[in-house]
Amino acid sequence: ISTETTLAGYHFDNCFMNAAGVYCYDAAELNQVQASMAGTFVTKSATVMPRSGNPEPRYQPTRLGSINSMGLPNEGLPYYLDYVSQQQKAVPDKTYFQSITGFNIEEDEQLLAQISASDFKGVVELNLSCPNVPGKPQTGYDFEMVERILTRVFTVYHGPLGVKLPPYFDIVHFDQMAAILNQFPLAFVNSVNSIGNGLKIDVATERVVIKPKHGFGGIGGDYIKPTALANVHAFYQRLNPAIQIIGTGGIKSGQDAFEHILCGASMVQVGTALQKEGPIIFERLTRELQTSMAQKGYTKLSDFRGKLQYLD
Ligand SMILES: O=C(O)c1[nH]c(=O)[nH]c(=O)c1Cl
Repeated sequence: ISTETTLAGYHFDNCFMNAAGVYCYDAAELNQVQASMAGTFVTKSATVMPRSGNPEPRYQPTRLGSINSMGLPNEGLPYYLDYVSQQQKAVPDKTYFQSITGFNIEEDEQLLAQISASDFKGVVELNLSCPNVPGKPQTGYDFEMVERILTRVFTVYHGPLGVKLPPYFDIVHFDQMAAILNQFPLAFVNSVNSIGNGLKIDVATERVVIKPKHGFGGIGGDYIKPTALANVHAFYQRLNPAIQIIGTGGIKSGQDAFEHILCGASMVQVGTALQKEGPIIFERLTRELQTSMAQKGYTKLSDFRGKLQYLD
């Protein structure tokens, strides 16, 4: 029973990987995902300049998931390009993901130019959905801006590239975003990023649990799985089949991954549960997914990918 997959024309021995932001800040963390059963890794979203991010505490696990307002802390794109370049030489038969995010179109172009000028041979994940930089709106909710960014991006960059989207909650928004995304030769769409600006409260102290933004932060974990599955399936139904789907959100078991793939995902990313359990989680997730598949007589992901049935 195989959990291998293909994305952007590349083969991956396993369909599981980390979600950007989790276990991918530096070489110490990335080495652990690289050494795990994950099929590959994606780096922390890189910006033009290194960033220290928001004041701590800025991440809190909760009983059902997590809340974070990291504020895009990262070592800057050159750091990650160097790391990936090393991994391309050390473990050449794997393809890696570089996440990037600019604060405007010019920065997006600058980041992509840096990637083009490097020996990077992997897949770019353009993050359009960071909810935690005060004053920076989530680009993914500004449809005209998304269209302008993608028009510029595909004019200047010609390697495999996908976008990380925020969750949408309105059928008309799925229609409108899909109409925009279908205009571009995207390798994939990754749904979903955290549900932005949630609030977790410590009732004993009557205080919020993270410092930035009066305690407002992106929500991950069990809370977001129904929304994640809906976004994966909505785009799977609407997008040109050449644009694959990466499913992210609420995956903490093999069954959760099965559900994302049934909704149409070709790759699944793990955030909150990876943060809690560490990269060893990929062994359990892979085993559990294989068990779910075996119980249903499936031997490969394409046996059931996108085959969610309706009641009509
Ligand atoms: O605060 C963050 O760094 C962050 N946190 C998230 O939950 N999603 C993102 O895309 C980013 Cl960039």
